[in-house]
Amino acid sequence: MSNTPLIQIRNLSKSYGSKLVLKNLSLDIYPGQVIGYIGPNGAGKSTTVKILTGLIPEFEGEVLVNGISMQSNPQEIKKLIGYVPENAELYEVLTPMEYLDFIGKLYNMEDEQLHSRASRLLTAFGLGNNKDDRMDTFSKGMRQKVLLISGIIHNPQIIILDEPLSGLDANAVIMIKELIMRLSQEGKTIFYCSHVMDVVEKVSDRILLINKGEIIADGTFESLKQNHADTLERVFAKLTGRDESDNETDAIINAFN
Ligand SMILES: Nc1ncnc2c1ncn2[C@@H]1O[C@H](COP(=O)(O)OP(=O)(O)OP(=O)(O)O)[C@@H](O)[C@H]1O
Repeated sequence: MSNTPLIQIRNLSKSYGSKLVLKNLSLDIYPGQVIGYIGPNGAGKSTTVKILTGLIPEFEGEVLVNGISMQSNPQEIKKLIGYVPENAELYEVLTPMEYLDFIGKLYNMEDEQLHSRASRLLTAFGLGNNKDDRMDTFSKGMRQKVLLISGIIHNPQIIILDEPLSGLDANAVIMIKELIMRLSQEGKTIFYCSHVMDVVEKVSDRILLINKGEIIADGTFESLKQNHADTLERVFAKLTGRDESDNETDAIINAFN
């Protein structure tokens, strides 16, 4: 692993109106790392990701990707990144081939390479027989697979996945886990946001836990286990303040009485 960080985040803060949602974050991410980015609802994960992908241009602090400043040259950075958002709109009247053609052209891919790669990826994801069907007939998981393909089609150096397993069946989840590990072996840097703790535990070589806009844990799963609790779920609960004695479910059931 190289000693030069691929992504450098320095004193990053972000507010929406008067609400401060990222508080002075500083992070170095190295080439080939698989980062599992976890945290409670509303902690600031998607906001971080949207800043890293150039979707939120206004923030305080500095973000450098491959030495390029996000403030001054977001277009150059976007070429290096593949992003699979949490809630993306697919153009459902299109077929997967048409959609991937559209996405690949945004990345200036050449026709021949684009078509052959789109076709091979669709087949690898089990959608070979559906590649010319309109996506409005697709199940949630099939759409999610097309989205995943659209995030890697240009062979980016950095892959950012925001809850990529949503809607996928158990076989597809295994496939994505393996894919993340293979992509990392190929030298890709992966930034993976998820609430699915057992998957994060398995695929990440570094876990970042964000709570209320601050990174409160940063390390391998082994080191988090040693310092806090035996499963990532328990580490999460312990560090984000959910007490085992919390009785939310009682309160929910009592609300009916
Ligand atoms: N466009 C916006 N305008 C105002 N507030 C926002 C906006 N987007 C996010 N927020 C607020 O910023 C905070 C962080 O949101 P963010 O979406 O980054 O959280 P998250 O960690 O991704 O949560 P989840 O796990 O629920 O997806 C939340 O309090 C949210 O209400």
